[in-house]
Amino acid sequence: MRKPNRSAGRARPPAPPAGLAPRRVAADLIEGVLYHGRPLDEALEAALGAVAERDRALVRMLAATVLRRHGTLRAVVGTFLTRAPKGGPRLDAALLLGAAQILFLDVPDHAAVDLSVRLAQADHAARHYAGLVNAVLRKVAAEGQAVLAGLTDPALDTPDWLMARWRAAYGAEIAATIAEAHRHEAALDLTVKADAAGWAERLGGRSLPTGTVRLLAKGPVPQLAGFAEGAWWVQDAAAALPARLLGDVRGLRIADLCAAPGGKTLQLASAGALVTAVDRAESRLDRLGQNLGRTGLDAEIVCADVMDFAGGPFDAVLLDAPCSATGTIRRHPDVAWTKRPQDIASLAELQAALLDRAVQLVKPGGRLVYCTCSLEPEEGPDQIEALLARRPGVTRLPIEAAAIGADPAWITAAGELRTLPCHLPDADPRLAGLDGFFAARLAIG
Ligand SMILES: C[S@@+](CC[C@H](N)C(=O)[O-])C[C@H]1O[C@@H](n2cnc3c(N)ncnc32)[C@H](O)[C@@H]1O
Repeated sequence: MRKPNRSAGRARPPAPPAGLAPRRVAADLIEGVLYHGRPLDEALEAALGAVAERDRALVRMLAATVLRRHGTLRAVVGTFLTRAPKGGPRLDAALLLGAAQILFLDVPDHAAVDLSVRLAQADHAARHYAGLVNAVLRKVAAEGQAVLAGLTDPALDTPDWLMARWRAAYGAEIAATIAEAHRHEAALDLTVKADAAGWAERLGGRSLPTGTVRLLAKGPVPQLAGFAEGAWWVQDAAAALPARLLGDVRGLRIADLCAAPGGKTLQLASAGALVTAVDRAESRLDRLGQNLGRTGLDAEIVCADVMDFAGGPFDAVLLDAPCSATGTIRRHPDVAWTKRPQDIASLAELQAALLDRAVQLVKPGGRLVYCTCSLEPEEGPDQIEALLARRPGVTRLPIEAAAIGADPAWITAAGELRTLPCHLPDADPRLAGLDGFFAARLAIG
């Protein structure tokens, strides 16, 4: 019998367990968000080369769960630490990731503990704490659920400065329900070209009063019926409302400003408008082009800064301005940890400039819809108040809930759209909620 071939008598190190590679990438993403303010999806995109196709959804789910329940996980782990260990970001990520898998994900406790110990062992600063990771996570496995049961305040998973802002804007009770809504991953929302009820049935989802089809995401989106033939595109139910505020757009020339990746362009083109989609990000416009190609819809694509864009004038303009995106935390839990208070002031300045430019691009007698996916008043109603004050020719055209299938509670006293993550409640939290969107409709004199 031949002996196994061992070069120079050295045994090969055992292969790492299968689940380690995705945990390593997830730990990198968590550190990127928490220590470097790097957006999760941007980092995930950059890391795709290091992640096997089959592991991509797992990596995102691991990182997103840690970020969604960051405060809670830190509190549970902290219960079993006598003092903060100095093992650096990798130790932190290994502990949070291990606790997230034990408490919130369908991973056997022993695997979660072992993989986090290995993550720590592979890092120069964290490896001295591998024994501590093992001990703490074993305690989380044994006693963590009991600790969790006592941590009922949803504000725990929201940075204090954001919680304070939402309490000031919406009151303590609504702020708490917003924070609670952020603890759940959002459903998959689709905007369909036609036949929402039919697609809801075919996809095993439900048709919302606004026309969106909502389902629980199972598996990769491109594998769902209707994707390849371009019958629908992914778009949060609230994100689908601003374009509909323009009413019947057949044959109208419309500029969609800050358009990429194109959810609203697709809606307007599908409704028969002649759309010019403007965005300054080339890579995002590539995605817009792909989305048009897949859905067989048409629009003119212009890669330009809106401030320099000289087209028009247009019958109508839709401005989906860049914003803090605090309305999208259910889908992008990293936003809560990457944004800073000062971002809101600088974004508000940019939004005001973009709004002024948008007004100039509308024909006299035309309409302008302004929207942001932010919960912050400075990026929503305050922008409109300031615009109306500085431009006497601009007036507000109040929104009627019934015209867009909205709940009247989503329309403010001023006639603006204000959706919140806690809107559209459901007994199953996985099917509840809306992105937090603000939209106003204006007439340009
Ligand atoms: C909220 S996203 C737009 C989402 C898009 N409307 C949709 O429905 O799919 C904001 C976009 O604004 C773009 N943007 C930011 N500042 C811009 C500017 N000054 N000129 C043009 N585009 C800009 C960004 O590249 C980004 O694609």
